[in-house]
Amino acid sequence: MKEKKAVDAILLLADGTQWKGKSLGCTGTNSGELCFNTGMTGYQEIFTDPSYYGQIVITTVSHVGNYGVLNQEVESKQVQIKGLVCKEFSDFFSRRSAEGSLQEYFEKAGVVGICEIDTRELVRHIRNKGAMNAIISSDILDVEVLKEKLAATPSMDGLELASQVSTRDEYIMKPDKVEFKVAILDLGVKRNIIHNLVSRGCECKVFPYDTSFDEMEAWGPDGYFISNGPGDPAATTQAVESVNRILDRDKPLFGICMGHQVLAQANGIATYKMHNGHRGLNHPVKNLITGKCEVTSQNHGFAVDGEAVKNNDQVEVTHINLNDGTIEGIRIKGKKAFSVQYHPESSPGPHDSNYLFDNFIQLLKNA
Ligand SMILES: NC(=O)CC[C@H](N)C(=O)O
Repeated sequence: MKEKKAVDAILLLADGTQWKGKSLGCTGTNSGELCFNTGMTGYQEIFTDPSYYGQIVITTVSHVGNYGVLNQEVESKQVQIKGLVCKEFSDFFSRRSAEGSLQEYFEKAGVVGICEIDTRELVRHIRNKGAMNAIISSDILDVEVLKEKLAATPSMDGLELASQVSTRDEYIMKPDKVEFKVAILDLGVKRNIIHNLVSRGCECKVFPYDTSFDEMEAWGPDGYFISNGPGDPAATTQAVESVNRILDRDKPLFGICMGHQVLAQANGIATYKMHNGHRGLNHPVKNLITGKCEVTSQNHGFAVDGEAVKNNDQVEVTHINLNDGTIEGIRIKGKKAFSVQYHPESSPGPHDSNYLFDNFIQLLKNA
């Protein structure tokens, strides 16, 4: 395998701090919101998750690239991140089934990365100061020029991004034996979510982010799924409108991540930008209905306002984060609608949260 020569690279944060390292992926300059993921594995799933669209990801796991890439381990058709920051980046991969190197994969996708960074120090920095924009460059080393480019990078606050990742055309995914029809509102849906529904007998029709309720309803679905997705949930106004109509008609509804935030908004609950978000594979969540803890996979930088939920008698909290009390799940009283802030399909461990998909199927059966 040919090895690309790493050159000097720089990471500049919006607070002015500079971090020096070596290039990886494309030689160039990219900017975006800087956030960290604490998962020990699953880098390709992270890089292709549309909810990370436009972001620069720091991995706390120190070795990245060492198991290469495999076409089936993707959450969408393309790489969604703008940049990667890590400690050790490897061109070489030692998994026999791998189809290529992460380096080549990033070169094709235009990802500009930086390695040999002290990611423990950098993550502590972000933890203390909060998420912020940053720029990585391996071709412009003049900090003044980078500062200007960084200043022109939009803030995640208020940013509408579903339109950038949603499907343009409707499409259908279905099992051999169809039991239910589910309309998916695609705000940046992950492949695994569709798979979870199809494997439970759902014919899924995936609709673009701005599809109206009437257009989806014309297909005659038994229920609705509101997907995950990038950007500020407060900017996804069309989705909130569609969810309102779904609630009016009391159709079964399940939302994940962005879908959770949209369901909250449709009930008058605001969302806010978190200090640095939850991104990793082992976030502890308490299920308030069963009293059990779940180990969950998360990726969100916004959350629903806990105080507003307390004062809203239509909305019942079903799941809370055990670390910081964030609302991680709700259901709507008297309706067939519920949502969670995390990604149940990939939760490992004894408290498998696939039951959430089963709960949705139950709602479809009873409707
Ligand atoms: N995974 C998601 O759907 C993320 C939702 C939203 N973009 C957030 O950052 O909170």
